[in-house]
Amino acid sequence: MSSSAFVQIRRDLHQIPEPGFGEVKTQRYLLDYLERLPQERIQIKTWRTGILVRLSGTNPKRTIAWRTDMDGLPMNEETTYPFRSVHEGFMHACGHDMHMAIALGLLTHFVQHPITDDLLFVFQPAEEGPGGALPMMQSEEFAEWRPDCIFALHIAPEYPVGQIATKPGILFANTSELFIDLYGTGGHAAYPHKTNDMVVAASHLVTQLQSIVARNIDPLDSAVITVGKIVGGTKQNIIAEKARLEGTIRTFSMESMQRVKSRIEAQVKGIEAGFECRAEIDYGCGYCQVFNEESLTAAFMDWVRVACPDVELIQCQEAMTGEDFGYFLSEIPGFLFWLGVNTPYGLHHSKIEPDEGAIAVAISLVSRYFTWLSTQPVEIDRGATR
Ligand SMILES: CC(=O)N[C@@H](CCC[C@H](N)C(=O)O)C(=O)O
Repeated sequence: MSSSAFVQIRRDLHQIPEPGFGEVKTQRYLLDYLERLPQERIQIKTWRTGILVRLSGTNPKRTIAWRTDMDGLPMNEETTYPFRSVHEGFMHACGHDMHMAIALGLLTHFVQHPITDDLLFVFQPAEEGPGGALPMMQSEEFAEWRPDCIFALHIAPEYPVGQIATKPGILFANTSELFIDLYGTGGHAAYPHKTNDMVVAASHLVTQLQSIVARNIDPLDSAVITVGKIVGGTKQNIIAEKARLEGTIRTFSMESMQRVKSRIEAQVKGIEAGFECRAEIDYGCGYCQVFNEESLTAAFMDWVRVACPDVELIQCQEAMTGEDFGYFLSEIPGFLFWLGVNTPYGLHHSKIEPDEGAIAVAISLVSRYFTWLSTQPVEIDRGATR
């Protein structure tokens, strides 16, 4: 199949973004495609809204896995595309449509050009939350086909098409969601002394939270606290009895994650005392860091430099993004790399339009890498993951 077929697949998937564990139409679309492929060497299993596809090799010594995520984000799309999302309030703004099209392109390539090793394609739901990687990895379905190594990519708006970036070791941060509910006493806008205004309390808290990164974390370490959503109040002349902050915490070390959480808890206690209100904190879902297995990543980087003159490899710095692919890497050697898609809008932006030329780049690069990897001796050190 030509790469334009996978561009069309990406566009089809772009139109039907769905929330984590709600990827019902996406799963159906993928299964329909998979069922149309020659079936001789394919086995397919579903797990919740995810899919596992095993392709048997010609003389397997190991199983090499490729993972894609599947879910969209709850946001309104503002691209110029004629194939915009038809699911109002949802958008593929993190490239998972591109990731899935690339995974199908790879799978199709290996159906047509078998290699010696077995391949496992992991279509994983709920990367944006609540996290599909950990429960999928712990499932019986995955255990039965557990791979020896696992790889993934993520689109990178800031790099041109033809460039990829990665590094051995830590690539993405530890994450924790953050939800804080504030409960006070509402009332008439003209009688503030008879109320505990949760809009004012929430505003103080959002501002105070910023001091944690500035004043409680070693400046040579890194941490992020982002409050991405505030909900509070019902009308402009009613003092709000409730407010809710929704955010996320990012750190490179688990010690810093604990430190940030304990400072948040102290500040929230202060808000309770200062505003005579009650607060509840919920940390939602948390992901472990993406730690690229060092020797496999270094060998991949050397291989790209020597064998792929068409691809420009950058050794990048770690980023504060999160990815539940980190759970796979905590047990199975592998790595993730950034794929350049050249767009001025960042991930999670309502106007992001990744350059679809990157789909062919990724299929070509990863298919050559897996073909080469399957010719290499099996010397994957399971103890080398963190
Ligand atoms: C690649 C990417 O953008 N991943 C998300 C993961 C979100 C995890 C969780 N829902 C959270 O917000 O903490 C990211 O925001 O980095």
